[in-house]
Amino acid sequence: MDLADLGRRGLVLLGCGKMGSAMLEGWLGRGLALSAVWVTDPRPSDWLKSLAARGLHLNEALPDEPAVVLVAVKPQMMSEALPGLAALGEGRVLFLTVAAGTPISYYERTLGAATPVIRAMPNTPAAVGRGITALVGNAAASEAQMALAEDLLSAVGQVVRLEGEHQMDAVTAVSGSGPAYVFHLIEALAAAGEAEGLPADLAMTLARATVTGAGELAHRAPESASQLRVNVTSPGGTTAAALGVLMDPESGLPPLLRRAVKAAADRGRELGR
Ligand SMILES: NC(=O)C1=CN([C@@H]2O[C@H](COP(=O)(O)OP(=O)(O)OC[C@H]3O[C@@H](n4cnc5c(N)ncnc54)[C@H](OP(=O)(O)O)[C@@H]3O)[C@@H](O)[C@H]2O)C=CC1
Ligand SMILES: O=C(O)[C@@H]1CCC=N1
Repeated sequence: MDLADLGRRGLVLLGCGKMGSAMLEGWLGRGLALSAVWVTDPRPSDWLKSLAARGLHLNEALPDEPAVVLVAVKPQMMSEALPGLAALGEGRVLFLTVAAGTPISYYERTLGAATPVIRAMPNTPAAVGRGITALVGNAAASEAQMALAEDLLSAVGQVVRLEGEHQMDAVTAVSGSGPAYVFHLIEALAAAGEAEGLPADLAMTLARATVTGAGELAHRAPESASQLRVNVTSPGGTTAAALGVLMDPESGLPPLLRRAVKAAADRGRELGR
């Protein structure tokens, strides 16, 4: 990541809760100076307060022309939080927003149509450099600004560019919300282990290590996810018995996830109205 421009002009975070903090943690880990970061958040966490004691600007007046404003408030708070930054619109300041649902047109209306806006959908594994972020920019966002956003976000994981904003609600439902589905898988697997007679702490240790280990294998191995599944499945064995339940086209995981992902995408569309 080229931190020079950010270091000179500053990075502003509007809202720094779970997602803003996950990204900030990743950037600080990659060498971004605390003195280059301005955070505006009405109830900052103890972590942010401890960073402020070491040089981060917390709820202070903002620089005149920061390189990037990262908008990480909830969509429901947007109309309260964003208008206060209208003075930074229509200029050289890039607005990078991670809010689910809120369309680019909303930022253009609030900040001015000539404001460079990039809408991004990251996820919380950004905190450990293993996020994935999808991006789409408006007409005012230059290729250099798209590249800057890509640089910034690739410091905390993979980055993909979207064909258009119409893909964003589906992306949100798959990778933005997706880590929660995986964490719930850990909970559900541990609960199932308990139901089979294991002590709770052992069941949780097994479930957590299994999901993270399988995730790491899927990350590193050249094989497809299907092949990795086949590699676990001895013919006529235990895995095949479980997959008979999980892969049932009527009652298994595919129709369940289809419903879950649709519910998330529908909610994204609703938040955008
Ligand atoms: N969490 C995730 O995994 C992901 C979240 N997102 C998006 O990121 C955004 C933030 O989500 P998340 O981090 O989960 O939510 P959080 O509630 O944890 O963070 C939002 C932060 O903004 C603060 N805030 C509220 N009002 C204002 C204001 N007027 N000015 C500045 N800050 C304000 C909140 O303070 P307070 O708590 O006191 O209200 C809070 O600290 C959302 O738009 C969400 O769609 C995108 C991808 C993944
Ligand atoms: O739950 C949400 O609305 C946000 C967007 C994606 C993940 N968290």
